Amino acid sequence: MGKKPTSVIIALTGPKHCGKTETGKALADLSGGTFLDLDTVAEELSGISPRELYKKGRDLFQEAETGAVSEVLRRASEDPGLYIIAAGGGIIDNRRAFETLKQSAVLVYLDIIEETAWKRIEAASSGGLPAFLEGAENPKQAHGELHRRRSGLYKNHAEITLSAENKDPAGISAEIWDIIKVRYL
Ligand SMILES: Nc1ncnc2c1ncn2[C@@H]1O[C@H](COP(=O)(O)OP(=O)(O)O)[C@@H](O)[C@H]1O
Ligand SMILES: O=C(O)C1=C[C@@H](OP(=O)(O)O)[C@@H](O)[C@H](O)C1
Ligand SMILES: [Mg+2]
Repeated sequence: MGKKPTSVIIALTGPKHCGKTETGKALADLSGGTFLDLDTVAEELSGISPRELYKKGRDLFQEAETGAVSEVLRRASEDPGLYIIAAGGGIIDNRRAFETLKQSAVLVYLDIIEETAWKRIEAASSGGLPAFLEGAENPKQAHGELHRRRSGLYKNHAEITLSAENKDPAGISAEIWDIIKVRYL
């Protein structure tokens, strides 16, 4: 009897706006893998957008995020193949979700400097600041502290670290794919 095939799960991690979602889509196009964004899956499961969920309370958001990780792993187990997962920038602060993801996925950390992330947040700020910065006395400073702390943790946990600075998502995904092909497939 042959061994049951198992999925290869690649999870893109890093702080908000390092490009996890865009790079994940590009990597799925390049590799033929299935793309799943944890924020999208959390919204599918809860019926509420991550932003609205976060506004109702961080605990509620994290519960939905943990549910999304379980759901993604369930799908990957039922239908073996290559999966590209984009995590949310705050998953490192959701211990249960992060540990569960780490047990099953190859963690890739996309590294950008805080100034780049902040510029992207400002560029998108017509819809308001991200929920986790709303109410901060100095949002730029609060963002910088969060970005630096989370970046250090993501880097420590990742199997692959890549600079995502001054590169487009297609270029970053090509670099990731070159490593994945050799090491994990
Ligand atoms: N490599 C990149 N270069 C320039 N802009 C990018 C890049 N990746 C993402 N962006 C832009 O940054 C913003 C956040 O991207 P997104 O992929 O949603 O990041 P994340 O999922 O990490 O929060 C979007 O406006 C997106 O178009
Ligand atoms: O940094 C964070 O705390 C969050 C980042 C968001 O995802 P992206 O990093 O994909 O924007 C989303 O999960 C939620 O708003 C919380
Ligand atoms: Mg995203």
